[in-house]
Amino acid sequence: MATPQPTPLGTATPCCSVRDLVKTYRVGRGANATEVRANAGISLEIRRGEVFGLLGPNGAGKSTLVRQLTGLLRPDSGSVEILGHDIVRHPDRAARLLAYLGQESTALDELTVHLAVETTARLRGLGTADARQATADVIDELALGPIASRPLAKLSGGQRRLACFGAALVGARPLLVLDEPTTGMDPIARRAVWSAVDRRRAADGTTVLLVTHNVIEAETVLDRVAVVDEGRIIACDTPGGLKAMVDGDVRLDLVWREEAPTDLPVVAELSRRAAVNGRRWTVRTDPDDARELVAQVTGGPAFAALDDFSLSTPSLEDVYLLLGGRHEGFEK
Ligand SMILES: Nc1ncnc2c1ncn2[C@@H]1O[C@H](COP(=O)(O)OP(=O)(O)OP(=O)(O)O)[C@@H](O)[C@H]1O
Repeated sequence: MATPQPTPLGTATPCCSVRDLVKTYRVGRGANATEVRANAGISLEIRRGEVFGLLGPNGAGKSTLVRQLTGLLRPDSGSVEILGHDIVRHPDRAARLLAYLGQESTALDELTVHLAVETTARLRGLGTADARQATADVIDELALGPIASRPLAKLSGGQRRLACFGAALVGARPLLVLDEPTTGMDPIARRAVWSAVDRRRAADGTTVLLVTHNVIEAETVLDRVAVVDEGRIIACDTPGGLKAMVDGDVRLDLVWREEAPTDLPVVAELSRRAAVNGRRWTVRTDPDDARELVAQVTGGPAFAALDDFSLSTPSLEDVYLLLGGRHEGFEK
């Protein structure tokens, strides 16, 4: 199965181009049916060879977007072009242009890690000997050897995710679409994932589309990031470019032991300014004001109710909050 020949493209042609994508789910039946507009007109371009991220809270519409890019879900309207191919009209071509690691990968569950990777290689058109070699290489590269003969269903969440990532890598595709690939992984496995991505980028110019909740990961691995909220892209730039929007500010995080003592005037005043996420309160402000707030909170009776506090430079999460996004659903 050969990769389809894309139409001739200039080097400036994007790897992936999305225009005005709209997707509405219908939930329920009859008079009780409701509609959820998961993508409300999304346009973006992913350049060749870049690591492009989609960052946003739960339910923002990221997975819906990538499932349309991968040809698994048909948009209501709009276009998706990958390396010159119209994926809305020809969804069957997506499998030969991209490798997709979805959030749930149950299809391979009954197979051992070794067989899952080798079967994927065969399905992607590699001959027996090549598939065997590609499998051995990926198992070695991701240090999957000790679990290679175990069924995926019997592995821990992180081990399983790494094995599925390994399967996504075989039979190299020009675009890798990874939906939260490192969820549940320990730091060693995470590093193995990013090293493997880097190697493919350097060797083959592989383009990567990454869905993530993890702002630290987003800041370290992405070339550009689109911030998604309620089915729309509310900003798109390099992580540095986005963070420049909140330059000069610092963030103060306060974590209360239990309920915040809002009967204290200083805490009551803070509650009006803070983004509240459970016991964690976040205030973004200028450095002088932040110092003053720290002095007030730590110098009075509120201190006894504090579990932890920190002052830091802003992250992509602060950009997101500045842009009006909701607070829940980010990992740090
Ligand atoms: N199959 C479906 N049927 C109905 N509604 C759906 C379906 N899949 C997703 N949705 C809804 O569409 C919206 C976008 O969901 P989506 O899974 O794309 O978000 P997401 O940004 O990937 O979220 P998460 O970070 O939690 O994975 C949500 O409101 C969700 O409840």
